Amino acid sequence: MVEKPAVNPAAQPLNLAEYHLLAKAKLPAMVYGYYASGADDEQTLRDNEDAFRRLRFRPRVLIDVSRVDMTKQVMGIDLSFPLMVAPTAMQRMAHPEGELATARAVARIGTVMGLSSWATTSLEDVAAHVPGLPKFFQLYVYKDRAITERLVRRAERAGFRAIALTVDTPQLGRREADIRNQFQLPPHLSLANFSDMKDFAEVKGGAGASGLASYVASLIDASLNWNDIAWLKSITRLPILLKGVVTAEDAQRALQYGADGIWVSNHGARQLDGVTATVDCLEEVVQAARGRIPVFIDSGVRRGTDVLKALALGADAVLIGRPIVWGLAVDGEEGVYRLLSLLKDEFKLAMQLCGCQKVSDIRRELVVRDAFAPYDVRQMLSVKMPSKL
Ligand SMILES: Cc1cc2nc3c(=O)[nH]c(=O)nc-3n(C[C@H](O)[C@H](O)[C@H](O)COP(=O)(O)O)c2cc1C
Ligand SMILES: CC(C)CC(=O)C(=O)O
Repeated sequence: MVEKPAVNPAAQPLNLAEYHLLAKAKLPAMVYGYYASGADDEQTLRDNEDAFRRLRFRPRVLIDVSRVDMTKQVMGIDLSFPLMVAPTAMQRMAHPEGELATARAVARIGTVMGLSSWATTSLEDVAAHVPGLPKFFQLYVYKDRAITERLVRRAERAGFRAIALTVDTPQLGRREADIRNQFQLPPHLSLANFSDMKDFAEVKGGAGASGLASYVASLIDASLNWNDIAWLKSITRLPILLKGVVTAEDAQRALQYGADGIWVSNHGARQLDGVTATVDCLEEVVQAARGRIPVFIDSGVRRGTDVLKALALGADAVLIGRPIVWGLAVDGEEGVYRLLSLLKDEFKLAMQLCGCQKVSDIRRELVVRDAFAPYDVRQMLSVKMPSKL
């Protein structure tokens, strides 16, 4: 493998990997460890990115790509390109303006921001400071359902466009960096959606444990199950997206229980280590969803070419998590904006080089899994091809 050249801190980063390196150099070890790490041996963390690399393009040529339309509509929302921002908790640890800086950058680029239940800026403040921003509210279901219901109603009142119910976190994955660092939320910060409830707003570490793991174990409802979708639908008119579905079986259930969208995610490899890379299970979910509801994907998207690959496999849009906190750490709003612009430019170039004039030109036959390419191609095109390619 070719080593990446050392980053010159005076120059603008050229790609997301360079943002990551610069952010690592700036952030305190406890904060970096929390943002960067995956669960256990981080097998899935590596696999999420590797799985994108294993896919190869079959570009088409001699197509006029002097003009390219990257826009995409999802759930009635216009995106300037098919990439949205996944919720990442506690963004003020990366930059003093935290979620507000992200929100401004996301509004400028023209896409959707996911806001975590565990944001360090309240959902009302994000809505008030960046009024035009389309946003999804990520929901963790608390054992205390009255508290959960209040959050959902507040999000609806504040103009959020969907509830993204996280379904892969009955307990927190075992993140060794957080245990080693006895992670706690720095005392000048709080989980701002709970500012009137001290026990819910603080994350305290210590005694050789991650404060996050104990917070989840004591307050988050591990009994959450399919019947709760009906409960959630009874308290809000907002569309419900299920964040963390990775199998066809659960995609079928999502349809059956009335979910409005499926978000293929392994939580950026922070929950179950050893779970399939998301781009490897995307197609089975897409097939099970049968075009009835949108399918989104996150975990491991780092290049414009990754966005193209995910769309070719049937995703309606992709999301990124960690890169946003790297952008924030490097340069606040500007960092996030520039990082999103890089991805947008990369995506445009990838479309041009693949002969796609518009997003609907991105079709299944654009990608192959390299090891099985001849077989895949025959199947996809349903034509007879010589057995030796
Ligand atoms: C630092 C960090 C905080 C996160 N916080 C949340 C959260 O509060 N709620 C949630 O559903 N997912 C959370 N996620 C998962 C992301 O929404 C997303 O699924 C994941 O980061 C995508 O993978 P990527 O980081 O490889 O892009 C978090 C991820 C990271 C890295
Ligand atoms: C549950 C919280 C620790 C936030 C979260 O989802 C994450 O860190 O991955």
